[in-house]
Parts: sequence; C-alpha cells; structure tokens
Amino acid sequence: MTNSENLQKSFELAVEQYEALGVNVPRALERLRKVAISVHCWQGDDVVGFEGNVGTLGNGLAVTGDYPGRARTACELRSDLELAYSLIPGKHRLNLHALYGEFDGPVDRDAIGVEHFQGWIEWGRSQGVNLDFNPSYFSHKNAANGFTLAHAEKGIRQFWIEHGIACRKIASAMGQAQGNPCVNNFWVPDGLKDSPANRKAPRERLAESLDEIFAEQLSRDYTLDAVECKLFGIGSESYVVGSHEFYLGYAISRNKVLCLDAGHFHPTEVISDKISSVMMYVPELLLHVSRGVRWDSDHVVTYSDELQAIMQEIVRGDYLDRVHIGLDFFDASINRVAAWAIGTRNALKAMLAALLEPTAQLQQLEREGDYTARLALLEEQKTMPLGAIWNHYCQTSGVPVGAEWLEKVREYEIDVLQLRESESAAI
Ligand SMILES: C[C@H](O)[C@H](O)[C@@H](O)C(=O)CO
Ligand SMILES: [Mn+2]
Repeated sequence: MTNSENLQKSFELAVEQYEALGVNVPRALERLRKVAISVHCWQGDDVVGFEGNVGTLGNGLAVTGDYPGRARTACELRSDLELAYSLIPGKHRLNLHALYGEFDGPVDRDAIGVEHFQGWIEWGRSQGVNLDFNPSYFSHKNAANGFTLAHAEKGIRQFWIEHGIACRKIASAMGQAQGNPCVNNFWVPDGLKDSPANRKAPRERLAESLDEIFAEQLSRDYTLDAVECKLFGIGSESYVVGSHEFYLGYAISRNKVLCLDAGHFHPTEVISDKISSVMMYVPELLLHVSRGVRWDSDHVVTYSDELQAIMQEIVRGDYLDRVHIGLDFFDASINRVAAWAIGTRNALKAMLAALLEPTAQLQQLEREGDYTARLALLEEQKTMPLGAIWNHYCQTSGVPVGAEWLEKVREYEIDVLQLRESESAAI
C-alpha cells in the first residue's frame, strides 16, 4: 500500500469513529477551510521593520535569539512568508505593522500613507492573502519615556494621534483594495515601572487621544478598529494605562473590536474563559493567540490545553463569524519560518479538534446535569484519531503531511537563509 493509500485508509477509519459519535466530518472540514488565521509579519524579522531601526526594539517588547536568516527587506519577508503559507493548509491573512512600510527615505510615523504599503497590497492580491494592520506605538524616539497616546505633553500625544489617523486610512485603503475589512489593532505600551501617583490622568488622556483618532467614521466594510489591553510589560510592571478594564469599557462604549492577547493576563488567567463574557458586549473579538511562559514571553504557539480551550470556546459559542484569529509570538532562537508553520498549524489543528467535538451532545448532557457522561466523553475525545483527519486535510489542501514540511524549511535554510548570513558578514 502506498503512503497516500495509507492516509486515505486511516482517514476513512477515523471518519467512521467520529460519525459513530454523531460528528459530521465533511462539515467540520468545510468550516475549517473558511478559517483565515492572521499570520503576524513580525515573527519573520524580530519586530524590526523597515525604518532602519535595527537594535532599538523597545516599549516592553523583547526578542531573544540570533538564529540565522532574519528577513531584512520586504522582498525577503515576502519570500519567507510565501514558504510559510505553502506549509499551512487553507487560505490565511497577513497582519502587518506600520513599521513594515516600504520607505524610500526617512518617513516619520505621523506621515506614513497607503503609498508605503502599495507593495504589500499588490503582493497580497497576487498571493490571495488579505491584510490586517497595526499602528506601531513603540521603538521610536517619541515613545522613549514609555508614553505615547497618554503622554503628558500635548505635542507628543498629537504626533501619535496623527500616526493613528494615518494608520486607519491605510487600513481602510487595504480593506477597500481587498474587498473585506482590514482589522486595525491598536496596542499602546504606555505605562510605568513603579507605582504611579496618578493612575487616572493618563487613562483620561488615552481615551481622549483614541477618541480623536476614531473621530472619523470609516466604513466597517473596509476597516475594523480593535484595541488591545495588557497587564504589564518590561518597564511597565506597576501600571499599564490600557488595562483590560480600560479597553473593555472603551470597546463596549465605542463599539470597537476588543483584542485579547493570550499573554496579557495573570499567568493563571486564561482568555478562553473571557470569550463568552466579552462577546455579550462587544461586536467582534480579535485574538492574539500567543503563549506566555511565566510572563508575556511570546513563545511559539504549541498544541496546549489553553490553545484547545480557546478554539473550543469559539466553536461552542458559535462565534466563528465574530472572532478574528491572529497570532502573536516572536522567537529568534529557532528557524523563523518554522516558527510560523508550527504556530499556525497548531492553531488550525486545535480549531479542527474543536470542530470535530460532539458539541451538541456535550451541551445536552450538561443541561441534563449528567456531568459524569460529559467528563467521560470529553476525555474520550482526547484519543480520537484527530491526526488522521488533519493529515487528510493537509494532503487535500496540497501542503505537506506530518513533519514533511520541516524538510522544505531545511532546504530553504540552506538555499536562502544561510546565504543572507554570509552576505551580511561580507558587508
Ligand atoms: C508587535 C505586536 O503589536 C505586539 O506584540 C502587541 O500585540 C503585544 O502583544 C504587545 O505585548
Ligand atoms: Mn498582542
């Protein structure tokens, strides 16, 4: 029997097992095919971007590792992304930060325009990749004291307000060009290392600045504004202006998309438990699927209990149309293309597991108070043949099955990434 026949046989046996539980496998696969993960550009170059800012990553963001082959130009980043997408089943999006524009010379953040992202828009169109966007409120001289939109000085606040306004215009143009909304996520690092004497004033200033940025009504067909909270960062251990409560209130009162980053809460707090609560009050949700290790360390997403719980919550709550799934990790200690492939494949695999769950049956048992059967069935789920369905999905999507994808990354490492290193050394 050939490998492909084996895969087919395993798939058929797995379908029988799922169908015995009342799970419709073709329907689960059809739903999975529509899940577009927003792959974050910043894993490819350690959050450096193309402003010439190498070595100045700041405002609580930190990347460790020096694996060879960091993308240094938009062309290199696109080439790395094309390889990553070819290893991931389905059609996915790209999440771009403002500092990844293509600038001919120095262009400050308050002066960026859609012209600096035309290359990305054209590339997205050629690849069938839709774009999402983020203003960049970090790694800049005007963010050096840890404050941007909540800065005490009006001039600095105004600079960052202009940046936010410019980014909304860019996101809207991207959405218009691609025919679907570009999610534009605002993460603002503002905070303090030590205990503040005034927690109130910066929060008032942040709300005021955001209101100015969002004053112009832009079509939700083109762009959706999202806001992302954080518990603490390096240098903002004692106080973050944009806390969870701040942004939950802001998103509800201004009808904005709320972004929950899996690394932005206390280590024992999980975003999976927040989804069904916040979805009662906000129109849509953006997730930054990440993995904190002891802190917001942005480790590559693994097939963890929390990852599975996040996807289960999306499926169980029937939120697939209202939740945007983005990734947020950056690891420079391993091959960066592999990091994308591992994290995105895991997110999709966890989504598949959630779609293959006999949700209606589990919820019925719970309604009836049969918690014994609920637990028994949930535990049985853990040894169901998910792998056979996943392999079939990869095969029929034209991407490598199992760990075969690693071979492609290894070849690319030799043919492309290592050459980048020798080029850099020669300069
Ligand atoms: C680079 C990203 O915008 C950033 O990671 C942000 O989303 C975040 O999570 C900061 O901790
Ligand atoms: Mn994030």
